[in-house]
Amino acid sequence: MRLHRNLVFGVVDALNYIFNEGEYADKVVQKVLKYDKRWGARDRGFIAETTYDMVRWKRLYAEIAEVKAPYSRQNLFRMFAVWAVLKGIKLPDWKQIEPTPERRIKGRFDELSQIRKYRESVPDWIDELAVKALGEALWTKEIAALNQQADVILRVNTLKTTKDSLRSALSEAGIETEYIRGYPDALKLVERSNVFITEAFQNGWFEVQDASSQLVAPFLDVKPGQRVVDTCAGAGGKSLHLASLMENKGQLIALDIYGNKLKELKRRAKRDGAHNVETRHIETTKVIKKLYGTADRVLIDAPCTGLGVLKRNPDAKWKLQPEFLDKIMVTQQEILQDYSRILKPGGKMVYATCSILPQENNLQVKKFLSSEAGKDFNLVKESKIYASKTGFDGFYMAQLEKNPA
Ligand SMILES: C[S@@+](CC[C@H](N)C(=O)[O-])C[C@H]1O[C@@H](n2cnc3c(N)ncnc32)[C@H](O)[C@@H]1O
Repeated sequence: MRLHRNLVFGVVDALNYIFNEGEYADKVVQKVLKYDKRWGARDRGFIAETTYDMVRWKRLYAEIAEVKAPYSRQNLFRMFAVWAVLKGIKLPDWKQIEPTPERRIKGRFDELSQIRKYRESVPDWIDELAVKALGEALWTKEIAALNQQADVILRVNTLKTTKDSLRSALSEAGIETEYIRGYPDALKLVERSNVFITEAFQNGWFEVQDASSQLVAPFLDVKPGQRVVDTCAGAGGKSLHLASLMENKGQLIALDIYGNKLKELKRRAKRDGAHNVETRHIETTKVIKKLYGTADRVLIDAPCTGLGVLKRNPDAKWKLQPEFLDKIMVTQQEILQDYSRILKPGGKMVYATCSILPQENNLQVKKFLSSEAGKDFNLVKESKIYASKTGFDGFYMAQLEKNPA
């Protein structure tokens, strides 16, 4: 592979925004990709994937390059040189790239690869916390799996089409997909590609949604005609899935504390032909109180650390702080205590997170069940989904049932 100067400069710019200015990787990549309209799909792919790769392996590369934050441009080029050498790419003869002894880079790599926190590029505090929470063996496997780039998975929108029709339409557009056993609505892209520009996407025939995330809506056991409340709906990944499982019959109320996310949900629902979705912005506690005792099904897709989705969001390793975990655990319990009251007697509720930490997952459910608010609830089933077992995101979900009146 030959390195192109403009593209490498784009990556270094992106890393500067992400590492030094605290900006979010996805937003930064979008911004840098706008630099040059002439860049083609392969150029764009290089910038996006190299930037994400370097975010993912930041600690390891910085350690090998012997540079410390905040990183000067020269330091970022040194880290880039480490990336290139480890990928087996010949370093170009540019003034920004210092003569780098490849043998030294490879030697440092072998040495540091003996130590998990360097090999897997993870902050000390997360490594220590996860060993305590999951045990050495599981965490070692899990972080290695979470450091692999995520596959692109689609969820067929059964309100508009079937999996086979979608597969043929995409194939005609030059995009090959395969089925994944155990995930009835999922198609996996054989090769990465920009699916958002396809006619099938514009027609609302699919959404991009990780395979593990696709297990959450079916776990709620919704039936057409029910009244379902998705309490932390965000931009609606799971709401749209629920709507399709409900076959557009009944009522789906999607809540969130952020109005802009709900706006996006509305836009997606329109494209998907999901007509039974109503959004309600939680501006005051009244919005929740009005719903007490009214729903057959409640989904709590709780805000969390996102430690299960590092494949797609490696940036979280560096942005996450211990104080955030403490704060989010309080929020998760408050949400469980309050939003569980939306359920009717005899109804079912799912509590889910995209985290793999027990303190955000089963321990929250246990605390809820032993509290006054949880005394009428039973745990029906739970599922701890690990990236190391499935190859997809890490997730947790618990189905709870409220005793009949
Ligand atoms: C894991 S995300 C939801 C993702 C979404 N369900 C999906 O499938 O695309 C958690 C959501 O909870 C929202 N949130 C945070 N605190 C909340 C609260 N107290 N009540 C309701 N929603 C909240 C966040 O804005 C965020 O959209």
